[in-house]
Amino acid sequence: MNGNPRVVYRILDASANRAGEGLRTLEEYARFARDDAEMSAEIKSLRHDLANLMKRLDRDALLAARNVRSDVGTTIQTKSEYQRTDTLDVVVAAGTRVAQSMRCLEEYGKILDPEFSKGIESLRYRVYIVAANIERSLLRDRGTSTADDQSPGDVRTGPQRRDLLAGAMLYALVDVFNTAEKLLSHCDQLTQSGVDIIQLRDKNTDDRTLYERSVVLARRLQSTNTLLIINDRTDIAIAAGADGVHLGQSELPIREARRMLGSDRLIGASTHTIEQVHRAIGDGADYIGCGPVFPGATKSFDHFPGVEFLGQVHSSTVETPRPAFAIGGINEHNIERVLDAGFHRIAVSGAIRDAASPGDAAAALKQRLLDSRRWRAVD
Ligand SMILES: Cc1ncc(COP(=O)(O)OP(=O)(O)O)c(N)n1
Ligand SMILES: Cc1nc(C(=O)O)sc1CCOP(=O)(O)O
Ligand SMILES: [Mg+2]
Repeated sequence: MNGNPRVVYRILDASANRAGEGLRTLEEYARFARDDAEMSAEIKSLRHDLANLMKRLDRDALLAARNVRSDVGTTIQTKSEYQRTDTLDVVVAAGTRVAQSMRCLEEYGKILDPEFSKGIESLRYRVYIVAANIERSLLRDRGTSTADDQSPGDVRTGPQRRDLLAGAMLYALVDVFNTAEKLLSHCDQLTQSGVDIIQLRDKNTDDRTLYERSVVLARRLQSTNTLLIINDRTDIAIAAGADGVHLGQSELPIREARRMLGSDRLIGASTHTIEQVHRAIGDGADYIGCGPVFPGATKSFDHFPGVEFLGQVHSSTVETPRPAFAIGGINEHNIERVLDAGFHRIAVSGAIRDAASPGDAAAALKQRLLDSRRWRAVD
């Protein structure tokens, strides 16, 4: 490690203290102002998980680096710092402080211990969800929240969705299943196996069923780091509080969908030619699907752009990088050809759906992607 390790330890020590204090502030509110046992327990768990992660670092080095006397921050004061009109202000300030401190821990932690940093990243997403839930409950109490007329799954903010998208590698397309329980059980397996994005895609169901499944799945995924995308239907994505919509070349134009969705939700676009890639990015797609790569059981095609198309996309989007997911017949037997083309994100349906154990199949694909990313030093 280059540079002065003492500085890194000092920053990590201060950030950890700030995060812990902010979490305690949130916990006191959840416990004493809301009597909310579940929320209190989650925040307490966050504090303990943070403390456990900090044990990965050299405690002595952290303490030796602490130097409050010469901390210029103790004398820099802003007017608003000492102004809090009510508990909402206190909670919002605490939530912001915790999220910012987590980000510092995550970024500077990469210098000392990447695994520490990954652990902090997971905590950070949990903080976003807890802080949003607390703030929304307060706004509801004040009667100023639009939360009641907001979609049931509206918990994540635009930046949080884009954060999750940026790190997404494994994207699973699922159908609505015969019952909501079966869908949720299947998706629980996928989220626990590391699936980063779930797309609800079903060409054989009615709007009402697609909406109802979308609502329950949006709620279930709120407490995970998995995004929910609805295939084709911008209206249902909004109504159900999903994280976004996926649009093919024959669906609503991206710009029109953006007008309806706003900038806080994600739009994915299917692409089969390099021209479509550039147009989708130009139209503001947040990510693209690129395929079909290989023949598969889910959807039939007359033409397969194949891995050559992936190579074209990889080399032509260096200047305008957008998360790009290879799709079409991808499985454990041909994924290496996708990785060799420069892709490290895949979208699959059959490889997980038709597996004896969908969870195991998803976990194996995710591990291949992670291993490849490590070996190929993808940024
Ligand atoms: C991630 C992802 N990529 C491509 C597609 C295909 O979308 P589309 O071309 O609209 O075809 P249908 O899925 O609607 O049959 C996708 N759904 N997801
Ligand atoms: C829905 C879809 N769209 C594709 C495209 O290339 O746009 S390929 C595809 C099928 C994806 O399922 P499987 O992983 O089972 O092949
Ligand atoms: Mg479509």
